[in-house]
Formats: sequence, structure tokens, C-alpha cells
Amino acid sequence: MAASIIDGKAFAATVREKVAGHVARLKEENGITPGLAVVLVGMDPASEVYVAAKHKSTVEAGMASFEHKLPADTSEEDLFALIDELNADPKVHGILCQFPVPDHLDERRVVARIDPSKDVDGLSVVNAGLLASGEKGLVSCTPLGCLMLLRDQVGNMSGKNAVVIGRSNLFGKPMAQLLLQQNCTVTIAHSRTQDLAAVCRDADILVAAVGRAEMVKRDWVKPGATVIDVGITRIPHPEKPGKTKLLGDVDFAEVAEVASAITPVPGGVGPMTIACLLANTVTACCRANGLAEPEGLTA
Ligand SMILES: NC(=O)C1=CN([C@@H]2O[C@H](COP(=O)(O)OP(=O)(O)OC[C@H]3O[C@@H](n4cnc5c(N)ncnc54)[C@H](OP(=O)(O)O)[C@@H]3O)[C@@H](O)[C@H]2O)C=CC1
Ligand SMILES: Nc1nc(=O)c2c([nH]1)NC[C@@H]1CN(c3ccc(C(=O)N[C@@H](CCC(=O)O)C(=O)O)cc3)C=[N+]21
Repeated sequence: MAASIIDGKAFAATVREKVAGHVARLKEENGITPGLAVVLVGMDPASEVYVAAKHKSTVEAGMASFEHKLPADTSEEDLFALIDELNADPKVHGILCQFPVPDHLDERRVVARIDPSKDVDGLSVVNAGLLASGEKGLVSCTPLGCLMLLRDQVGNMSGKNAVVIGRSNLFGKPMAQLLLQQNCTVTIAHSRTQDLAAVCRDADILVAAVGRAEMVKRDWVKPGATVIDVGITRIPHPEKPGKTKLLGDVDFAEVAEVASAITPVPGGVGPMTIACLLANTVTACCRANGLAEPEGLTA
């Protein structure tokens, strides 16, 4: 059986269209333009590409985009002064500080400085706590994107075994919470998990977010499982000199022969991340203005 390939790029386009629709309505009916501020400290080339992509999609959706590029040696004090300004700015509904930040800055302190109601990355302890308590907050973009793909692909997830490989605050933990909310039986695996292959073989829904290229093999996957590949490893392109190629955590060619559905890398989860960043910004904007939340864009 060959798996169906989950087209994250096409799905993300539908999410961005929905976002654009909400934005147009907010402008027309309420005179409000949702705004997203992205802060980049230092000139990491990969981060610059992501930040440029975020800016482009934000503008395309009709929203205001505020880009702040700071030098790599920016002090915590100066970065916090900017965050405080963005926290206080009523035109800014979402704030994202692109990670990684240079070593002299502490990501946790940076996140803690962002107003939780503008924390569109869902990284603050307030938003993590709201999610864990089953209350409304802002949910990390990549897990939210995976949830949207799974809802579309699997539908009712109640009672299914879900295994998430990876336990980061950015992805693994919020993904596990979302699957639990869907009434899955959830296992979180990580680097100390014993017999990871056997744990994975139990999964009806397998989500891999490790960052080790092609580690998930055919015999790790239950026939008919739905496989979501979050991992991204960039390697030199085997055929095109000077170019790079992206690999997921899943050995796609092998696993596609046993799974019922699988996300590719690229073109799977990645495009959903940016779409959900826009969705979270609209959600934050509606809440900030006491308006009804957009439907279909939240967890
Ligand atoms: N597509 C997208 O939009 C996004 C993609 N990503 C990608 O997803 C991947 C994970 O990201 P992130 O969660 O931030 O990464 P982290 O490095 O924070 O977390 C990686 C997790 O993988 C676990 N792990 C490491 N080695 C193994 C192993 N051999 N077996 C089992 N588990 C292992 C770690 O376990 P332990 O905790 O024990 O160390 C850790 O929990 C990366 O490739 C990243 O690039 C991330 C965000 C967005
Ligand atoms: N505060 C913060 N929040 C993040 O969400 C965050 C971050 N920092 N730092 C880096 C990671 C990584 N990340 C991705 C976003 C989009 C794609 C994406 O669009 N990927 C495309 C391919 C892109 C390409 O070709 O390079 C795809 O998979 O199809 C990937 C990865 C967000 N991150």
C-alpha cells in the first residue's frame, strides 16, 4: 500500500486564504489591521530567510508587518526596551523573536518579556500553562499546524495511540497536549526512551520532531499509521554543488510504503508553521479588541 502524501503547502495556502478573509473583514467592519512584529538578533542566514518569508506572507495576508533587525551584540537591556515598546504598541498584536538568539542572550528571559497575549509563538509559561489546563491561550505555530493537518487527514482521533518523538517546549510538549485534547492516548518519546522503534510501532499517529535525518525507518511504523514529519536537517545537495537539500526525520521512501498518509519534507509541516503564525496574529488581534475569534484557525 502506498501512503497518500499530505500536501502541507496546499493546505497552508487555504489557511492563509482564511486568514486574509478575516483580515479583510477586520479592516472593513472594525477599521483594525492586525500587525505582526518579528525581531531578529544577529544575521544568521537561515533565520534571515525565515524572517523574509514571514514578512512576505504577513503582507500578502493584508496584515501590517514590523521587522526589527538588531545587531548580534545587542544587549539584553536594549532588546527588552524594544520588546517593551512592542508590548505597548496597539498596532502590534503579535510579537515573535526569531530563535536561536546569540549566546549572550537567554531565550527564556526573552520569551518571558513578551506580553503573553502577544506571544504568537505560544512559548511563554502563561501560554504553555493555559494549553496544559485546557484553557484558551496562544498555541505554538508548528504543533497547531500539525493539528490542522491531522484533523483534516484523520478526522476523529479519539482513542488512537499517538507517539510524539521530541519533548521541546517549542514543539513536542505542546503537540502532546493538543493530541491529548483530541482524546488520543499520548506517548512522548525522547533521547532516553528505551526501544524507540517498539514504542513507535504502537502509534496510529506518529509525529517525529528530533532533527536527525531519516531516523524513522519502515519497521518503526505500524501499517496504516499517519506519519507527521516535523524534523528539518539541511545537507549539501548530493547532485547540485553549492545547493542544499532538506531531509526530514522520517525515511520517506521506506515509510511511504507502510503508512496510510505521510507529510513530505519540504512541503509538509514547514509551510503550516508560517500560516499558523498569521492565524495566531489574527486570533490575538480579535482578543485584544474584544471581537469574536476567527473560526477554524485555533486549536
Ligand atoms: N517544520 C517546522 O516548521 C519546524 C521544524 N522544526 C524542526 O523539528 C526538529 C525538532 O525541533 P525542536 O523540538 O525545536 O528541537 P530540540 O532540539 O529542542 O528537541 C529535539 C528533541 O529530540 C529528542 N531526541 C534527540 N535525539 C534523539 C534520539 N536519538 N532519539 C529520540 N529522541 C531524540 C531530544 O530528546 P531530549 O529532550 O532527551 O534531549 C529532544 O526532546 C528540528 O529538526 C527542527 O529543525 C522545529 C520547529 C519548526
Ligand atoms: N521563535 C521562533 N519560532 C519559530 O517557529 C521558529 C524559530 N523561532 N526558529 C526556527 C524554527 C524553524 N521554523 C520553520 C519555519 C518554516 C519552515 C518552512 O517553511 N519550511 C519549508 C521549506 C523552507 C526551505 O526550503 O528552506 C518546508 O518545510 O517546506 C521551516 C521551519 C520556525 N522556527
